[in-house]
This record gives sequence, C-alpha cells and structure tokens, in this order.
Amino acid sequence: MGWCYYQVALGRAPPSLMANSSVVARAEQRPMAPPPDLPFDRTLLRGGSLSASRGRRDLVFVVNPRGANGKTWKEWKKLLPYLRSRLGEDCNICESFTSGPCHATDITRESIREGADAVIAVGGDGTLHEVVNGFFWAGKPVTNQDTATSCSTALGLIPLGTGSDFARTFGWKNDPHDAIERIAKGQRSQIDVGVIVGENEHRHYFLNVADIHLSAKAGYYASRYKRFGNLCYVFGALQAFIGHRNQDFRIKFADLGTQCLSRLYI
Ligand SMILES: Nc1ncnc2c1ncn2[C@@H]1O[C@H](COP(=O)(O)OP(=O)(O)OP(=O)(O)O)[C@@H](O)[C@H]1O
Repeated sequence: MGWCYYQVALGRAPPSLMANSSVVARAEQRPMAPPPDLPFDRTLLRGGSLSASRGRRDLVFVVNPRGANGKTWKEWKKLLPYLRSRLGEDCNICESFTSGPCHATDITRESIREGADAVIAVGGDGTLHEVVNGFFWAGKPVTNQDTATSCSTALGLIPLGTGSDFARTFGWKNDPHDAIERIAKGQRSQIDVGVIVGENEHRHYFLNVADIHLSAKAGYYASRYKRFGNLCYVFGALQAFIGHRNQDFRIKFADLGTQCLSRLYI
C-alpha cells in the first residue's frame, strides 16, 4: 500500500508540511525546564484581577519566552511599550509567561473561567495550539465561572514564532504591530475548530492543520533545530525522510456536532 501520510485540514487553511500543530509531534515532546531568569507572572492564578475593573477589556497575553529559540521573549520586551500605549487606555493588560509545554493551555482555561475578554497567544504555532486547546475541557468549551457563558472569550495571536504558519495562512504580514492593531480595533471573526479524538478518547483541537506520520515527524524533528530559524523545517523534513517507512492507517471521520467556534481577532 502506497500512502501512509494523511492530513486533515479544516477552516481556510491549506494543508502544509511546515506547520507544527501535529498531534504526534506534540505527544512526543518532552518538558523542558523553565528559564531561570524570567519573571513568571501568576497574576491570573492568584485570582481576582480579571474581574476587578469591568468596562475595560481584560486581555491576557500568554507569552512563550522560549519561542523562536528565545527571540519571542526579546521581541515581546521590545513590543510591550507600544502595546501598552496602543491598548492600555481601553484594556487591562495581563502578561502571563509559560514555564514549559502545555502551560499555555492551563493559563488559557483559568483566564476564560475568570472572565477574560480575550486570550492572546504570543509566540509561534505551538503556543497558539496550546492556547486553542485551553478553550476546551472534557470535550466542551470552557465557560466563564460567573456567567456560565461560553464563546465570549476571543482567541488572539501575536505571531512571534519561528514558522508562524497560521498567520501566513491567513495572509497576515506576520507583523506584530498589525496584530496589535487588530486587537485594538476589536476585529473578530469566527473560525472552525477541528478535533482529533485519540484511542484513549483524549481530544486534540486544532485550527489550520493537523499532521499525521511523516509530516508530524518533520515537525517533531524541526523542534530540535529552532536555532536555525525557518531552516529548522527543512532539516526536520530531511531527518523525517531518512529511514521513513510508509504505513497503512485507518482514519475515521465522525460528525461530532458543531463545536463552539472560538472567535479570532483577524
Ligand atoms: N517556558 C518554556 N520552556 C520551554 N518550552 C516551552 C516553554 N513554553 C512553551 N514551550 C513550548 O515551546 C513550543 C514551541 O513554541 P512556539 O510555537 O511558540 O515557538 P516556535 O516553535 O519557535 O514557533 P513555530 O511553531 O511557529 O515554528 C510550544 O509548543 C511549547 O510547548
């Protein structure tokens, strides 16, 4: 049997070998130690801060300090004064730094429960993927604990990662200033969310692309070469090809009903 490589793509994005929102790659990633020298703002986790001043939008920025081999952190520091001046008048800005893989998912869930108006991923596709997964819990959208409403929290992105395939897919310039402008204007639109249910019933939500097997392996290996910038995906793809064997897969497409569509600043 020839092919063993499948991609499932929902929304407006074409499948891309370069995207790293792969289920396989993510499952295989090992946690890394948090950077010792970075402040970790746990404002949200202390509670209370988000509901303190209604009338202003509460924006939670989930920053991956290790994104793009540490470049995300440097760029974010440079961007912050502009972001504060552009958004600070109308919005409460909360920064939350991730301490390792999957932390962005926890921060997002907590932010939504506390009533954040938007959770904005700052980093690459991996960080965005984790934030998207924070919008759901046990197969359902996470809700605001006070109002029990879902879908009121918007998803946002300031693309500061290595590949930033998602932003490119949407035709964005990959310019963080553009992203801030979208947030300032409060431009929202709906986006489909795909879900993959594994054998253990664990759900992985995704936006632009989900990769299986060869393409997922390429994403996994690419993460070892992030210090080379975008070239990491070339190295990752080459390494994935070496010794690659096609395999048969059985994939079931099920109608799981319409998931609550997250809203995206676009
Ligand atoms: N503090 C941290 N230390 C180490 N790894 C982290 C930390 N926080 C998040 N991560 C992991 O880093 C991974 C990659 O981050 P991210 O996607 O932001 O950057 P990137 O890989 O450079 O960009 P792209 O995915 O667009 O190529 C995430 O999937 C996440 O699991």
